[in-house]
Amino acid sequence: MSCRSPVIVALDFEQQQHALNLVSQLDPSLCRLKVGKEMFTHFGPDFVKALQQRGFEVFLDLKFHDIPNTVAKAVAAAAELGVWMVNVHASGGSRMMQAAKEALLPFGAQAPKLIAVTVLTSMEQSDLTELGIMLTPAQQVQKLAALTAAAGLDGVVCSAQEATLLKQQFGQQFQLVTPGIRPANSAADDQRRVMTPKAAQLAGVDYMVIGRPITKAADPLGALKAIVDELA
Ligand SMILES: O=c1ccn([C@@H]2O[C@H](COP(=O)(O)O)[C@@H](O)[C@H]2O)c(=O)[nH]1
Repeated sequence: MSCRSPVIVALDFEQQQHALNLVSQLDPSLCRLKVGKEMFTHFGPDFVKALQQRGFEVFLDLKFHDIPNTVAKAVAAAAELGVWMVNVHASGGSRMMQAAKEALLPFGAQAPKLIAVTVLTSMEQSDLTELGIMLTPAQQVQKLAALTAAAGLDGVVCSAQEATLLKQQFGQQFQLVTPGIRPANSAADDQRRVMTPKAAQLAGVDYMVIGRPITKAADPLGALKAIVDELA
């Protein structure tokens, strides 16, 4: 049975056992799990399989950004691994995103959702200016989301602050996956474009990626349940 919760818990641990200790406290009906660059580089596909064997759907957050052929092959490898969602960087361009989408066609209904990262939630105006991008974060997100939608991907990674705008522009079917979610009174850490879970839900977000507010909590299951209950 597919998970109905919008919460995706980000597993960012140096030690596999620490991650698995946390996962053993969680419930696949309450959340999905995200494996990113740190844990995949340390522990590889076997770690993803270990999570799947425990009943969790996995978002493989490797943010592929390379030439079209390489990204297409990497996305197909993720599909073979049976992940629920995989992502690329929208700034890799339309041809790269189209190649990624085409690589998933042979997987039919079993293909993972394919989404594209727009502007990292850790970035603010000054970070874009430094890169020579003279648009606001919301404008740059909109621009990259338009390329993503035209390439036929399922949606984007953005901040919840852009959700209302993107749903208006690209419709309800275009999926919004938002890190930078912080319950009230949580530390923002290195995130810059943040929003609370409830505000994100009201803005139309489909999936909320939440790491440290859950994984570093004294009671991770309690922290997850409090968020899920607030969203019910
Ligand atoms: O724009 C982005 C894209 C990905 N992330 C990832 O999400 C989690 C967030 O973790 P927190 O502990 O809740 O900050 C992390 O794995 C990032 O790599 C992101 O934050 N922003």
